[in-house]
Amino acid sequence: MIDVQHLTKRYGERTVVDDVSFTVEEGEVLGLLGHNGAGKTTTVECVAGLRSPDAGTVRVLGVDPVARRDVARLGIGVQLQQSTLPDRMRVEEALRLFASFYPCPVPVADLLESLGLAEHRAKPYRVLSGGLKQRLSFALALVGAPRIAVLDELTTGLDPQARRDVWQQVRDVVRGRGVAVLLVTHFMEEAERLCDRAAILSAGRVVALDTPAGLVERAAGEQSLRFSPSAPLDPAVLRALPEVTSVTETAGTVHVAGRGELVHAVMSVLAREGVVARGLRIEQTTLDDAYLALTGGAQDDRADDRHDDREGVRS
Ligand SMILES: Nc1ncnc2c1ncn2[C@@H]1O[C@H](COP(=O)(O)OP(=O)(O)OP(=O)(O)O)[C@@H](O)[C@H]1O
Repeated sequence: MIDVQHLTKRYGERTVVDDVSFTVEEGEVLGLLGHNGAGKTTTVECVAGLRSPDAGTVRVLGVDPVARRDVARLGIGVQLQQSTLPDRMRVEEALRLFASFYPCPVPVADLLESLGLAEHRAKPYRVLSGGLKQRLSFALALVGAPRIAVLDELTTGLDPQARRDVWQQVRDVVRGRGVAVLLVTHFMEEAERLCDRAAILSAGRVVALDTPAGLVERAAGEQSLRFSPSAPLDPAVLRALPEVTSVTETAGTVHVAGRGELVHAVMSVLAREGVVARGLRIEQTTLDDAYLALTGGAQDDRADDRHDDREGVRS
């Protein structure tokens, strides 16, 4: 459904998307993760046909979305970060207007119902809460019954419950209609719960692309244990284990980091030494840790130097 190969995009001298490749299949949700300024929005704008690549190729539904605006416009539902509507336009009115642009739109009444907008149908845009605006912009992205949905920070600004509701709606759309979703997110939990695979972008490059579990595993390697030994313990006996990479002790708590069968190895030594591990905690690597490890914790937007010379980007 989406095939991006060696995509490169420059603004002036600066390369902000650098040799990026990925694909998204029917019924798949691919996440794009990365720090501010990593190049996520520029990438999805190229996929949506709103920007032309400087190098590489983008194919959606088998065609170049810039050259074939007609295919891209009908086949891709786009929800961009900064979309807005006229203040006085009402929810249902906006949906009916957008539906009129497409040959086979989703029935507006169904969308209002399934996205929980029915009771807000008569409200003008200006009085909608942030959550309702997000839901409406998601509905507008779907009204044309697209085969691909490009969603840029769909749940930013939503409270935890509203975020979960929107996740469920994305799942329903993916399951129900086999839509391919390209999702930009800053939320690791969102990536973990919603994405089949996620690409981590750093300074315009894909530094990892895998399932959320695969990303964790790849960065992980390291696990750690914390406990208070019931009797004095010589850290050297733990350091001698091949699984252990470091042993530190703070205020009576021992922290052991390492790889492989770390828990088993440490527990065997403790048993041999006759020491009980009180208050034992085993810390698993999370997607957050993986993200920081894979991006080196760096910030991409070193300077706040975004010039607003966007090429007529529409939402
Ligand atoms: N029209 C533009 N002209 C010049 N530079 C731009 C333009 N649009 C974006 N940039 C710069 O390109 C880099 C990548 O921006 P982009 O919006 O793609 O990143 P992002 O990963 O989506 O960031 P965020 O998470 O903050 O939305 C940033 O440094 C940004 O300042």
